[in-house]
This record gives sequence, structure tokens and C-alpha cells, in this order.
Amino acid sequence: MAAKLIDGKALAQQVRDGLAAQAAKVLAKTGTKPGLATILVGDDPASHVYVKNKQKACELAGIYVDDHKLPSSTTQAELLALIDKKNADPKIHGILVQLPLPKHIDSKVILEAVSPDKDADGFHPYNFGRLVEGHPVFEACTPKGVIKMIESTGVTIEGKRAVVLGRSNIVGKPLALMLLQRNATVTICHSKTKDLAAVCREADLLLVAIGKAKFVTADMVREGAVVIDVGTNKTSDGKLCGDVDFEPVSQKAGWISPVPGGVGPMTIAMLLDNTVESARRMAGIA
Ligand SMILES: Nc1nc(=O)c2c([nH]1)NC[C@@H]1CN(c3ccc(C(=O)N[C@@H](CCC(=O)O)C(=O)O)cc3)C=[N+]21
Ligand SMILES: [Mg+2]
Repeated sequence: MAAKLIDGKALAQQVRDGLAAQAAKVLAKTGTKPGLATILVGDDPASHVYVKNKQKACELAGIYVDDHKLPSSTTQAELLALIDKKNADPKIHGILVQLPLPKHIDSKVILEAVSPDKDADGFHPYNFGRLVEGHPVFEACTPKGVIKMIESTGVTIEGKRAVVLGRSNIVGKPLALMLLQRNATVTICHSKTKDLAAVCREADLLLVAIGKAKFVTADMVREGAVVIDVGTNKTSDGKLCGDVDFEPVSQKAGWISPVPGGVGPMTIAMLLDNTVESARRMAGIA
């Protein structure tokens, strides 16, 4: 393989080690740890695994976890009441409402109920708007992790052609804005884009969050490009598979991130990062 590997797992561990030191400072100054409330509604097995992984990472970094598991019969009003309680709780600096929520609950209403000051996922329209105007406060975890992964390569973002595949509110759109903020020339592609392969071939930075297994093939990649794979597809045998056809693309790219072991662990690290940053902000620690 020609490309160098962007090891998200190792990078996430570095980030988490740094956060443990910062969390200790918060504890020393305020007498309380940074705190994350995790709210999980229903019994989706994958969601339970994700939340457990997030909680374990928090505990290892010295972040207090306030765990809430609610039955799928929980009403929207009950969930809103819990969020209000966490918004007002001084021990809590970040609130994670795990998605997806059951069908009878309106996620948009729920995400807007989380105080923008505790929005560790960066999903509240206030925080999204702050990013749009170029003064971000809480930034969404997955795109924030992707930026750190690009930075870890030493490849400069400024002036480069960045192509983002996918325009979701939680990955593609915020990622494009974060790249723009760093003076990349940004193109967002999606299912209606014409000549997609040709647009991708122009990319110095190719960021892929389209949700289709092995969608990006070697002919779509510029020689030496940085390729980051946000995909989390499940193959028929239950294995995790990215949006990038890893083997052939790694012959052509300069840098490439794997799945698993790429963006996923960084998403978790950034949730912790946002929680600790929030605690520092509230404690007035520079
Ligand atoms: N409010 C909310 N915030 C989220 O950030 C959020 C969410 N809801 N709902 C679900 C998605 C998914 N997500 C992942 C995080 C880490 C890995 C991860 O660490 N994956 C590992 C391996 C996992 C495996 O092997 O199955 C990896 O890629 O190496 C994956 C997926 C966060 N999400
Ligand atoms: Mg997140």
C-alpha cells in the first residue's frame, strides 16, 4: 500500500490522555469532575453498545457519567422533563441524547431542548448557526474528529481543494463549514451531483460520508490525496465496512483512514473533548 494510514484509534487515545489531564485540572479547581449525562431511549442493541463505549471512555478520562436508560414507551414530555433537569444540574456539563430516538418522539424538538451551553454533540441549531457564522462554540463530534485527523497528517488545509461527499446535518454540512473556516476551497457532493467521479478526482482532501459501502473507488481518487472514510455500513456477514474501497484506494491515496479504527474512535474522543471544554468554560479555566 502506498498511502500512509491515519490511525484514528491511536489518535483518539492521544486525545483522551490529554483530556484526562485537563479533567484533573477541572476537578482540582472546582471540586467536581466534568460531567456528561447520557440519555438512551429504547432497546436498540447497537445504541446500547455505543453508549457503553462512550461511558467507558469518559470514566477512563476522569469524566463523571450520569447514566439514563429509558424504556421505548417513554413519552416526549417525559424525555423533555429529564432534559430540563439535566440543563439545570450544575454537575452536568454535557448532555448526550443518543440517536436514533423511537418514532413517536420528534428528535428535532428533543435536540432543541438541550441547552446550547451543554450541547456536547453540537447538534443544537444555535451551535450549528455559530459554526455557519464562523464563531463555533460546540462543534459536532464526527466532523470535528475528521478535522483533527486531517491535521494529524501535517497536510495543510488552507488553499486546498476539499470535496465532501454527503450533506447530512451531522456530518457533511458541518464538515464543509469547518473546512471553509480553515480556508479550503470546498465542494459538497450528493446523490444528484453530475460527474461525481471527476469532481472527486480534483480533491486534495476527499472526505466521504455518503453511507454506501465501498462507494469510492480508485478511479475517483487523485494521486496522493488525503482520504477520510466516515462510512459505517454493515456487510451481510455483520462486519463494519466504510464508504471507501480501501485496498485499491490505498494504492493511490497519500493518506487514508480505515474503518473500523478511523473516524469512529475519534467521534467518541470529541464527545469527551466537548464535555471537558464545556466544564473548563463554566469553571473559567483558560
Ligand atoms: N447523539 C448521538 N451522537 C452520536 O455521536 C451518535 C449517535 N447519537 N448515534 C449513533 C452514532 C454512531 N456513532 C458512533 C460512534 C463511535 C463509533 C466507533 O467507535 N466505531 C468503532 C468500532 C465499532 C464496531 O466495531 O462496531 C470504529 O469505527 O472503529 C461508531 C459510531 C455515534 N453516533
Ligand atoms: Mg457526536
